[in-house]
Amino acid sequence: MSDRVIEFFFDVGSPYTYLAATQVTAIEARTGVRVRHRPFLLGGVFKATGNTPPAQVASRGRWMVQDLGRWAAKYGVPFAIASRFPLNTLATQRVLAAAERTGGEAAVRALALPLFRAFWVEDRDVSSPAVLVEVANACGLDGTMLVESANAPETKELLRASTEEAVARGAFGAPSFFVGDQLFFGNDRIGHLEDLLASH
Ligand SMILES: N[C@@H](CCC(=O)N[C@@H](CS)C(=O)NCC(=O)O)C(=O)O
Repeated sequence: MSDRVIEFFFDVGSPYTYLAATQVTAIEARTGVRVRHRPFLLGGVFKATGNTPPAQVASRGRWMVQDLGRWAAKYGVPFAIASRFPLNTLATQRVLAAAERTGGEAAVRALALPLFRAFWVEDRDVSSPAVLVEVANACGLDGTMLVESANAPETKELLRASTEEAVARGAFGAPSFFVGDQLFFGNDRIGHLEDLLASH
């Protein structure tokens, strides 16, 4: 593995970010560059930038359902529009920030895709403490401790700081990948990211 890094700012409530999250291992295998999972709060990004969720335009929302289905089929991954979408993911993202604070990137990585799957495949309420505890425990983490730590001031501050950092670096939505100061927005820009890594 190279000593370079791909930073992956993600929020479990974003369907395009779920698609991107299913590709992390393949991206690392193709590029030889490690992906660092960085939970942030997409709602905070929208608020800070004045951006809005794309599905607020009804016709775009209907098209997105088709587009997301096509990407899922292309990747060969299960996907269904979550019945609770759009979800307030503050509790979810704070649990991920708690995992980052207490267990480092390895803990975030262990928890991220199972939480995405719980929401975008199993249609579970990933903002519920009971579901968060169960999913984290199933990953071999201490779910009760993470849900408790989610409300610690240090955890709230970590999530706020990561969100502010992403916005300061130019993020306006999710998924947001960074290679150094270069932003790649969207699951559909993973190819551009890999082109950059191949050219340097
Ligand atoms: N074309 C992008 C779309 C990604 C997207 O729409 N992400 C939403 C959250 S699910 C977002 O943050 N949108 C902000 C925007 O489109 O400005 C992709 O294929 O991933």
